[in-house]
Amino acid sequence: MPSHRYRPAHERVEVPPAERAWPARRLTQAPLWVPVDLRDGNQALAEPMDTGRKRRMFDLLTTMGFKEIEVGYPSASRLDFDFVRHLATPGAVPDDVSVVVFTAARRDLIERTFASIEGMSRVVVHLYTATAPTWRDVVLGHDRRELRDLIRDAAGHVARLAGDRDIRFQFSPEVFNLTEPDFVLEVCNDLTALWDASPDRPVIHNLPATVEVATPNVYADQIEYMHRHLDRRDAVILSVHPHNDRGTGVACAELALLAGAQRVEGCLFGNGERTGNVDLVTLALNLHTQGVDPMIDLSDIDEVRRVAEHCNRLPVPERHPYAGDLVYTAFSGTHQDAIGKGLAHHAKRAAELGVPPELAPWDVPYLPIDPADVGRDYQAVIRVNSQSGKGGIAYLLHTRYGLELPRRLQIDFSQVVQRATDGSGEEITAEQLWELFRATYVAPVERRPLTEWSTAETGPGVHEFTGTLRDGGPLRGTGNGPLSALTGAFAASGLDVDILHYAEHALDPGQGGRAIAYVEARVGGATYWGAAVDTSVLTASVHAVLAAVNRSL
Ligand SMILES: CC(=O)SCCNC(=O)CCNC(=O)[C@H](O)C(C)(C)COP(=O)(O)OP(=O)(O)OC[C@H]1O[C@@H](n2cnc3c(N)ncnc32)[C@H](O)[C@@H]1OP(=O)(O)O
Ligand SMILES: CC(C)C(=O)C(=O)O
Repeated sequence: MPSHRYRPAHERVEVPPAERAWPARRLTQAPLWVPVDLRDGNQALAEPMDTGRKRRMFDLLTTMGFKEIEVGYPSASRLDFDFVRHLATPGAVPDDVSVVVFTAARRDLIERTFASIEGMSRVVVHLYTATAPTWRDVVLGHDRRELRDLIRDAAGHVARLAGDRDIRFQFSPEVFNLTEPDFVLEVCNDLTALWDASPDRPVIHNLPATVEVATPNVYADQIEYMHRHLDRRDAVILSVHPHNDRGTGVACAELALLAGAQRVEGCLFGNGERTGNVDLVTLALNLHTQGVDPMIDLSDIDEVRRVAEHCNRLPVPERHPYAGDLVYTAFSGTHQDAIGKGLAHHAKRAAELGVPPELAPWDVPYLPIDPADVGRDYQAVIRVNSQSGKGGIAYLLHTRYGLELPRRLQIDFSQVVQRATDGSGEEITAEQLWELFRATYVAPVERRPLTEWSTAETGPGVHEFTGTLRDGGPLRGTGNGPLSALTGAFAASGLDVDILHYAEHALDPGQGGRAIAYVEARVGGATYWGAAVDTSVLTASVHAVLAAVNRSL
């Protein structure tokens, strides 16, 4: 790897003098959110959204509760222009939502942008220019003074075209994170003055990490410096726009908020240029996990995901935080065991507090949030494969079929499952587990069934069992209960059967429902489990003993 070709961040990024309060701060409220899916997200798609998909994304964003939405780069394409014109039609934008339109600092593009918003109210015009040295030298061909003049000229043009309309202004020094801090201050302060920002008509200064190049603490220092030094701070909304080139876009946004940022631009599920814009879904749900209302509705995360996947034509990966198919699922044995115990403890605690489980405080191992908060059920929480243990297996059989396997039967059955999954290498579903359980512990009763049988209490505490085993002849014995009479009958026929453990419970609630009996029996020196289901508890018990005995054959 030719690593020597790259310079470390501390040589590329001019970090301002450290005045650092952010490490000790806490996030206590949601920022202003601005989804840029229809602009930054859209410009990064191989097939940009058509009008139908744009409208669907816009509707999703308003339904989720976003109040400021960047809707496009209207001077870039006919499609973007027409979409903004569509939003200009009466009723197309909810009354409490502002739209943001994006433009480069070029007079012709600015004029086209204003043509697109003709007749609209509650609009933000967002002007941008790259300001970092490499962009100045290599891309734009302007020194600092020329670029500052160019930006002032463009901003003045924006102000003239806006006149006294209900339009707010936003400026982004693109690649802020690689720009000299004093130059950013010069340029931003120029515009604060030129646009005559005031607390009731603030300007938005949006400071992007256009390409993420350093650890998130560096971005936080840069943001805190701006927060402390921007002119008319109460007339400025300090916004951030992280990208995710180092995979730390979310961390950058969170630390920037600690450092004084008030507004965050990003995309759903982190779509956007290259590795994406910062992911607003993760940011919002990270706040949720801290007990802070994110002010965004993610209660049906799968619907949000479906619409985003449809509009972007990009899948959300299985491991995506909060939204991926696998993120509430445990395959590994010890995790399953802990989750199963945690969920049972949660249900008990909710009952003690007298509140529904979905309102009780959440503290379940391995699950940072209750999947129900985002509209997921518990079906996928535990899935079984060769990495799983008894806890997960028992959990699935319990939640799907109501079985309450005794602990030693859990251990016995997990070895059966292990052999099956080791053999196939595949996941095993709850249905397949039940089938395997039935075949292993219940079905053996059929190998040598009782063709007829009865028990009777022949005296106080004396029970008699009589029956006929197919291919096994008659059985007759006595004991102090029906099952000990049955083992007595086996003893009389020459087979030692000891019942080591017995358990039964109702399977279907209500009268006349089925019961399941579990029996652990020592037969001829070895131990076998059997189980049986019947509407009669006695029949289930007798069949469970017989199943265990037959397994020994
Ligand atoms: C970080 C970001 O996301 S910034 C947003 C990027 N988004 C997009 O580019 C999507 C939409 N863009 C477009 O459709 C086109 O690029 C247009 C319509 C805006 C401009 O198209 P063109 O005039 O053909 O120029 P082109 O696409 O080649 O862009 C390069 C030109 O823009 C100039 N430019 C780049 N940034 C800016 C800026 N902020 N302000 C003014 N000019 C700029 C470059 O210097 C270059 O000019 P040059 O041709 O004189 O050297
Ligand atoms: C210009 C801004 C807002 C941007 O999209 C970026 O820098 O990534």
